[in-house]
Amino acid sequence: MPLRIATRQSPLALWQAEHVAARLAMLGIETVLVPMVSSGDTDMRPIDGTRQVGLFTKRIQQALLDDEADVAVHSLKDLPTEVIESLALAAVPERETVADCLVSKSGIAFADLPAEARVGTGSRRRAAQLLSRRPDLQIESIRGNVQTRLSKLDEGFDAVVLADAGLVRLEMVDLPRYHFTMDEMLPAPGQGALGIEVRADDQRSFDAINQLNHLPTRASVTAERTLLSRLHGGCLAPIAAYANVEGSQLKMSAVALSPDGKQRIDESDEIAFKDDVSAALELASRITEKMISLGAIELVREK
Ligand SMILES: NCc1[nH]cc(CCC(=O)O)c1CC(=O)O
Repeated sequence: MPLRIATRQSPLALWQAEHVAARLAMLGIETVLVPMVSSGDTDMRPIDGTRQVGLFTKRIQQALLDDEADVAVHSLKDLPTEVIESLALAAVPERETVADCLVSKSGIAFADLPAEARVGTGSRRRAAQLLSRRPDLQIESIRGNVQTRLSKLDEGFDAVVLADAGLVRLEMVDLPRYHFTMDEMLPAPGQGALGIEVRADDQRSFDAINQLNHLPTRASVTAERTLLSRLHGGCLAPIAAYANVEGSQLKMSAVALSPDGKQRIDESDEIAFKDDVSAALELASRITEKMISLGAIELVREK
């Protein structure tokens, strides 16, 4: 019996599911894709506090719970941090590209955007960070898949902000784009990584998928997601974090912002890393406690 991989039908989701299928094929594991329709793909209202987290991930999780499929492939940043007892995160494969990009007709750098430039993003996390560094910018909410968001460049926008990972996966690397530095824009927790779930009682699928797990990436995203959940963030809050393993150290930088970007709390720290996730939990706790003592929970809750 081939492993059944549930996937949404957006080009990005299909790429990710096919990528996992190809990696499993190299390990001699047969798969079949099971396409699903998700409300996140058809709902074009702006993402704001009135919409639920987990929009993109619930439908394929349900497919696992209903035994319509064995494996769910998510963009990890879309996967809520709340644990579902009957599912297990069997693998986080190696993360290749994590930054956000400023996409424009000319590839202009963030620092060179003209005064009051119009920049499109649907994300409060990105909007708050843009405004924090450049209060003059006109941030306008945009929604839809990558292609839809790029079409805004023909409608008077100077630039739009997108995850580099999505552009690379969709082979849109010829687009003029500027990679934000981590000081200009920290990514969403889990950005650029995949998260692959199986049913918690399905040992066969777990063992197959777990071969794709990459420990340094797993530790990094565990630190990022632990911080997000302790700050009661949810995937829509203006909280950003980036962790990575450099040599023997696990390092993380994080920021919490007021939605208007006028206030921000930045913290970074590092810890010795020995191929497990306990260091990640410790690092996340340290940074989170500092940020909470500085008022981060109240800050991100502001409307
Ligand atoms: N929220 C939508 C979404 N979910 C995952 C990606 C890109 C891939 C990734 O960041 O892992 C995107 C598009 C974007 O943010 O530009």
